Amino acid sequence: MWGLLLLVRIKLLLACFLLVWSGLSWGGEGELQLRDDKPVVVAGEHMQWWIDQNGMHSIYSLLKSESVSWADSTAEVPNLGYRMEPVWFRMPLTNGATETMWNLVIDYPLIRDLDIFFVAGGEVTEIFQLGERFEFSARPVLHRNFIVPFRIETGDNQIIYVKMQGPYAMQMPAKIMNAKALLEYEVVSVLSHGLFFGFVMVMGFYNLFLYISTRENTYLFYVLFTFCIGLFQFVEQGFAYQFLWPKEVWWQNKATGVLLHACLISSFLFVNSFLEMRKNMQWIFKSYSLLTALSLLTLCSVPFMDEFWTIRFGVMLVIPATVLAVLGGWLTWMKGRSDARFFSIAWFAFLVGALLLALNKLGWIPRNMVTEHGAEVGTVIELGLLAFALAGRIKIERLKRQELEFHAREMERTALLAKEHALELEKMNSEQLERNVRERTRDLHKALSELSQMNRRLEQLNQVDSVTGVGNENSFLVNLSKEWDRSYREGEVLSLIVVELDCYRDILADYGAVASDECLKNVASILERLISRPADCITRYGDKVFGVILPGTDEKGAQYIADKIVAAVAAQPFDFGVAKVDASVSVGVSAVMPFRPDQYRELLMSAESAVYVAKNDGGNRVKFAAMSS
Ligand SMILES: Nc1nc2c(ncn2[C@@H]2O[C@H](COP(=O)(O)OP(=O)(O)OP(=O)(O)O)[C@@H](O)[C@H]2O)c(=O)[nH]1
Repeated sequence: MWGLLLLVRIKLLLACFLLVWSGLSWGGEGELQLRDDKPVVVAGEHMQWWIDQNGMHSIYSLLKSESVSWADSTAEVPNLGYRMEPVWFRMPLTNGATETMWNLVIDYPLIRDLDIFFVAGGEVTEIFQLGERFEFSARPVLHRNFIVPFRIETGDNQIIYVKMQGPYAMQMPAKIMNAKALLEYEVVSVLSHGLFFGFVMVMGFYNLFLYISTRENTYLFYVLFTFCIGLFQFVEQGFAYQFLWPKEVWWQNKATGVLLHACLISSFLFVNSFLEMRKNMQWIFKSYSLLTALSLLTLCSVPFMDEFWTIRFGVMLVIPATVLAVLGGWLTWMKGRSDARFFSIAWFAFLVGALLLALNKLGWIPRNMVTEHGAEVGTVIELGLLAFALAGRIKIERLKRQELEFHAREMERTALLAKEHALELEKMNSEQLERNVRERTRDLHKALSELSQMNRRLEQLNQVDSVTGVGNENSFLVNLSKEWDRSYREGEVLSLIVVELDCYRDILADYGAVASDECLKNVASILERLISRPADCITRYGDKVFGVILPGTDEKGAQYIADKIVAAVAAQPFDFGVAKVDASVSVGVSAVMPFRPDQYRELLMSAESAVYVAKNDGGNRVKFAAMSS
């Protein structure tokens, strides 16, 4: 398949070359005859040329010289390639027409030094000094090509001498035509050029907008390349000097070389970006980079180097660079990238056009329509096909991106599911944890409440006498201190009754601890029965001693109660089954209006001293001890 395609290409190439060489067989036809029926005469067929090796001759020395050996032109356009020496052309002409105003048209805008001499009867009759060494406005006709109108009477003879020098190829595409023919020729020429530059502009701007919307660098490089090559052709065809910089003589002489190298550098950027050469084809990348570096170097030396060399280097570099682009495209295509097909064909078309132009300018093949405008046709085909290739590439990129996006979405979905799963697990764990914490907290609260209940019970136990159930010694002292301070603050009277069981030792000795305890319980219950105010406090604070705190009760009241206690105990013998014992108590009473805080012990000592007296007096009685304040 590929072999067949290659064969087709080779055949196409051969066909092109046959077409190119078909214009070779122009023989010298001697003197040029102007005729009414032939408004356009191609002058090349009637020309002779001579190279002034030393550059010493002027038109006058040339006319006198016998030694100059003129060579007949063998082509429609005499083509001597690149040379630095001046080249002279001459053509004898006879006017056999009635028309006397004719135009010498040199269809080649790039001539730096162009001197035209009209000679009649061995005398110079008219001189025109033209070329890019002068501003555009210096031309006799303001046209991109060199046009010189001249008068020749019917039947007259003249010889036109043309001296040409400069950095460009030495070619003389001269024609002689009358005004009508010139107008017709111009219409066709401008239309074809307009179509070409219109196409280049459309491709350039269209792809520039595509770049702005896609931000794809390859588009940018394509646009750069398109504008470089468009501008290069604009200069080549003489439009740039006419419309863009008609006064810039220096720049006009440099522009061809500069733009040639700019085309090469921008083509490198575009080809590298499109084929990703650096990644895929190292050796092509390196070779292309070398050519580009040489081009850059030449470009940098433009201000110091003669245009002749800048252009020659450019022509020599463009051909291998284009071959590399074709090769790179073809290899990429072979590797399976379908968009590289248009790319390699496009560059091949350009290569053919550029080769024809380069060989034409080097003087290796004749200059004719095909070799002169092949590059423009190649450029049109190339730019069109490259736009196709770019579209294909963008399509492939878009498909790749869509595929990647799909994968990314899939991965995102999987990640989302995994995250949801993890969140569920986390939720389950936290719920379990919360449950555990709640359970533990409940257990803790339960334990704490049990603990506080136990503490309360312990406290109670600590305050209660285990035998009688009334308050114990702790509770007695705490309450006495508390009531003392409260009575002191409120200015109330406080009474204390101390009750001692008289026969406690005897009962313990005779009947044992159980009996003595029962006896104490009996006294306690009598006390509880007789003393009933809420603020009263009954305690057992010694083995056989009870203390009764009576807040807000005066001496009389306390005495009254004490008497009732003594009487009640005496009136109720203690019966514990096997025996009946008459029990009695000694009671000491003391009452006071507390005069300073923290002195409750004095009240206690006072009451106890009264008990002591009551006991010494035989017991079963009440004694009062007044407390000194
Ligand atoms: N602190 C206290 N004092 C009492 C109690 N019973 C009698 N008294 C004192 O003894 C005084 C004479 O008592 P009662 O004859 O029974 O007269 P009372 O005013 O009815 O006494 P209460 O029954 O306590 O209201 C009272 O004014 C009190 O000072 C008692 O239970 N506690």
